Amino acid sequence: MIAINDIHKAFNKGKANQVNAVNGISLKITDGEFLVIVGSNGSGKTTLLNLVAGSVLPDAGSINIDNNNVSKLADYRRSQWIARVFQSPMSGTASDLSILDNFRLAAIRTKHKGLSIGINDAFKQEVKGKIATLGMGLENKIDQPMGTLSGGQRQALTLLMSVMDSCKVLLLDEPTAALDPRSADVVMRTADKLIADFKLTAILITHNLKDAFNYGTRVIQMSEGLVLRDLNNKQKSDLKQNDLFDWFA
Ligand SMILES: Nc1ncnc2c1ncn2[C@@H]1O[C@H](COP(=O)(O)OP(=O)(O)OP(=O)(O)O)[C@@H](O)[C@H]1O
Repeated sequence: MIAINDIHKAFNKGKANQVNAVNGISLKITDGEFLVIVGSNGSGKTTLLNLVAGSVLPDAGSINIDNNNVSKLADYRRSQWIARVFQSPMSGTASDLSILDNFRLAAIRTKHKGLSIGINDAFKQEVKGKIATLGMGLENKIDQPMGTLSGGQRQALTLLMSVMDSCKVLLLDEPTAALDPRSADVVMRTADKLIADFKLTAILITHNLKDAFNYGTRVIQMSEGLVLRDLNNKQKSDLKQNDLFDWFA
């Protein structure tokens, strides 16, 4: 459970150009929930995600993850709970290293779910098996440098690496924004499958209203640093796709 309690974050505090990016938000995100956040540019979505991740610290309010008050913890100290995938496929992996070596690094960095650490053939076979579940044929390219892959392939592998961590929470900040529609589709389906398989609690920020409609078990709309709408799974499944577009009319 992620419990966000009356969280506030302002930038340029006390100056003429002060922005109240997050303006008193309270949310409880239960285990296994897949929350989608939509909202206009500048409505505070990324700041809220940064507050959960710890890359931005709040001015007031608190954030608890599994009853641990993490409000003042830096992001690297929250990584035991949280994995994050960014917009750019270039983030999170080393371009010059092979796919296999990227998995080795990831396995050394943290304790991976269902993946032993090693340089032997058994490790290689394990990685191949995990990658095969993506259905992209990348298991035959594990000696290829990461930098030679397409953005979509790379983003799918980044997702896989991050969720194999011991994390319980996956933060997705517009993970498909830089991808063509077909790759974006593969990455979203991969994310959805991995969230279900690893029973993760997930938060997705997206400007793609089709994705907001198709994925997730709850959707919120942010506006001016506040939550304007908050729909549970039942209310979300009763939505028609056009309803989401109408929110922005
Ligand atoms: N580091 C910062 N310094 C100053 N202002 C900031 C900073 N980060 C965010 N802001 C401001 O806070 C407000 C909310 O920004 P945020 O990035 O959270 O919005 P967003 O909803 O994610 O927008 P977008 O959809 O464009 O990514 C904006 O007005 C933004 O300019």
